Amino acid sequence: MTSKKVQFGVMLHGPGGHMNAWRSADVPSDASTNFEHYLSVTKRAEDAGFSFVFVADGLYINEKSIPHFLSRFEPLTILAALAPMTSRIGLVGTISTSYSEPFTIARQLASIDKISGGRAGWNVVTSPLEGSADNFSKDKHPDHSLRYDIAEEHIEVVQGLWDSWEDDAFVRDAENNRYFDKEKMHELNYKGEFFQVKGPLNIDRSEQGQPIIFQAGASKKGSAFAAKHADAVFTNGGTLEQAKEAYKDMKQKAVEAGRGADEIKVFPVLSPIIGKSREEVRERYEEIKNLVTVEEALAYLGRYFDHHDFTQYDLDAPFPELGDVGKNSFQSTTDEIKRRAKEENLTLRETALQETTRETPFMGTYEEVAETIITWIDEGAADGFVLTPHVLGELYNDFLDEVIPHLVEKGYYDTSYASDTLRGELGLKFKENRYAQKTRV
Ligand SMILES: Cc1cc2nc3c(=O)[nH]c(=O)nc-3n(C[C@H](O)[C@H](O)[C@H](O)COP(=O)(O)O)c2cc1C
Repeated sequence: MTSKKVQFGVMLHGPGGHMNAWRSADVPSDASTNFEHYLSVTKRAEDAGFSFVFVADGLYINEKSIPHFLSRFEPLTILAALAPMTSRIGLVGTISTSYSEPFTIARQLASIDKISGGRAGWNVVTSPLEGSADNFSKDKHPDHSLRYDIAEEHIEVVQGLWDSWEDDAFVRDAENNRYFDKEKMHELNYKGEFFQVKGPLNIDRSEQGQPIIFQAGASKKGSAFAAKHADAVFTNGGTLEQAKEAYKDMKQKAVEAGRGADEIKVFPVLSPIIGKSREEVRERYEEIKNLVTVEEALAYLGRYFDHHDFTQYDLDAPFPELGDVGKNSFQSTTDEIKRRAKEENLTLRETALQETTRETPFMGTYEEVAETIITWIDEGAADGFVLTPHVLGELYNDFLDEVIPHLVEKGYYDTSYASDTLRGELGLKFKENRYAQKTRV
């Protein structure tokens, strides 16, 4: 078990989580394709004992996309590049089950897992944007529910392939000319509605058995999927009360799915706005907020609703009635935006601007934010956080230099690593090979 009471990952998001982070003076404006920047953010996280870096992704862009999404690294490629440059930190990448072949994904992730000595993770997403279909020679983007049905089979195949070889299958006995033990090689022979895959996979397992599974969907189907398959979930967080509710719900669903509550870790997003004093915090918040124009904020909001055109509405009228718009895209996120706008009586302008730079509970002096983190851990709202600074420059450095030491002092954080593998670091068990387990029974 890891000795950290709170675990951190950092979102490797080019210049940062804010849509216009690239305009900030403290990051290179080409950060999303700047390897030195990725490496420096990762190295700092590793020095601080962070459990993992997390690379998000999307498969469709247009002129209204977030600027730094227009040219960014493919997740597994950047993780493969970071693997030999690091030695302890986990490497988690986003890959879509709607637009990939399980055999290819199983192979790529297993390769990163072996190159890194058991530090790989997969953030399983189903791709919210309809335009993705046009980039993958498909007539139609599968709808929200169908996407999760496909994901269900996809992950079964990938995890099945990952067990193709028992851990001691490769004997490589040169003297007797025996490379492997045939009894320990397993074909999958999967025949589903969407995938038919024979196997075996042409790479064996790593020090952690299998890469860990992350998931970020929060709709009914999304959270049921996570409860069944995920080792860790990435959530939107919200208020302390909302996070506690989501945490309890996820653990309960995991138990209902026949797993232990501890087998699934919950990581809300944490976008800190911090400073020495409350005045500095306010100033920094205003600075970040002013990185966008209202037109840009409308485009940002629109992306969640599959690039819905919000310029057609009156900016200062109440947030428009949208019916089902958004349901087939980022469903849980758009449901939440609609709910909040209604509940707080927000105009379209207010909603759009808030979305780009939301005020969160993690806004305050260094000490205040460290105390908020402690409260979230103590009250059962999180097992850890995916740190997603609006800008991966000063704000990030200040978090590491000022907030982390406070957590260490309070006994909530340890900058050393508990294990060489990502599973071990997260307090998760080695993933036994399904066939080896059967042999032992
Ligand atoms: C915190 C968070 C991070 C996400 N990151 C990604 C991402 O990097 N790429 C992606 O395609 N979808 C991402 N998603 C979208 C989800 O994977 C999912 O497709 C979407 O939310 C719709 O599913 P849902 O309605 O079940 O939530 C993210 C969602 C959340 C809540």
